Amino acid sequence: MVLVVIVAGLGVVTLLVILFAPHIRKYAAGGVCQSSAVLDGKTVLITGANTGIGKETALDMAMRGARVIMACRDVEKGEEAAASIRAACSKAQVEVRELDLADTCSIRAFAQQFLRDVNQLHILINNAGVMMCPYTKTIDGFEMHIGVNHLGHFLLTYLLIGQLKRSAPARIVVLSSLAHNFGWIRFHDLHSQGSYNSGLAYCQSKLANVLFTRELARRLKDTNVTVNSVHPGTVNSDLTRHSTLMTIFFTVFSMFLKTPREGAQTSIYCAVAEELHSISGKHFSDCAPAFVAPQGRSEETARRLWDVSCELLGIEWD
Ligand SMILES: NC(=O)c1ccc[n+]([C@@H]2O[C@H](COP(=O)([O-])OP(=O)(O)OC[C@H]3O[C@@H](n4cnc5c(N)ncnc54)[C@H](O)[C@@H]3O)[C@@H](O)[C@H]2O)c1
Repeated sequence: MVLVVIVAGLGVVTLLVILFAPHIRKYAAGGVCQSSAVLDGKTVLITGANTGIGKETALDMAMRGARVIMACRDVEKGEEAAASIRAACSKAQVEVRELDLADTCSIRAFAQQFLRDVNQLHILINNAGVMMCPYTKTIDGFEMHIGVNHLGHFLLTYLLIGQLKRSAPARIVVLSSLAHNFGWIRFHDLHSQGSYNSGLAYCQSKLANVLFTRELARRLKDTNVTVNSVHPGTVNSDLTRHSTLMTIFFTVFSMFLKTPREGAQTSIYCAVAEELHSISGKHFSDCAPAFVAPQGRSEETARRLWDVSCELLGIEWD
């Protein structure tokens, strides 16, 4: 009897999903960037642009006429992605450069070369990220999530901020996540040496992205360089590669998830939408302002995180 009820229940659920599939897909897809902004003569730098949301963002920027620099850890994979972008858009000006955000020497070398070869930078998209990896450290001894997702991008932005100011109006887009709601900054154990939970480490790094965005926006006031953070939605990408459970979840519920192209829409919106030209320090999702958890609105935490980040990276950034 119980078995019959379970089978009948599953049958009804399957039927409902099939019936409502188009509506579910439409809802999952979320907002679309409506801007027709042209980026001829503009330079865009995207980290982690060889896959997922970053690759789709790179394609969109290239189609708008921008010179797109794809900063990738794996140059070979980056070149494959660049080739597929060129195949989709014959006028695409895309180039791949090596950048490992888990290594401050690589970040410094990348920035040095970039500043030598590229005169202007109009849009910086801090897109790269890792999620739920086993406990590992970056070359410099930072826990991987906080090291790559926050500190790596913090240093990169610091090294390129002069170029962005000289190229203004310019924009910075920081890929955060809804997951920031579940994070808190563990100043007493930022690198999870005492205890480690990969989910919480990810959430902490995404909260750090939101706090960095707010504090940077405050410091960039009147420079004509704006910065906003983004939750791209729940996107069917390779981000879950370190977690079998999450990979299974994402596979089973793929119909309810965004494609990478749909997931790229809010990054694109924050990078080009005309109505955002003076908006800074905000958080967006589905191409609209989004909720920020109280811990993401704390000016005190943002300033403290800024100081701690500078100290860890050995830089002075006023
Ligand atoms: N997929 C989602 O559901 C989701 C949800 C919320 C936020 N995000 C955020 O969106 C961003 C893009 O994620 P995605 O879904 O496209 O995932 P993805 O795994 O497809 O892309 C991540 C990119 O980051 C790069 N990367 C990782 N470590 C790096 C390092 N040390 N140096 C340089 N590059 C490195 C990867 O090579 C890859 O190109 C991430 O910051 C992620 O946290 C994704």
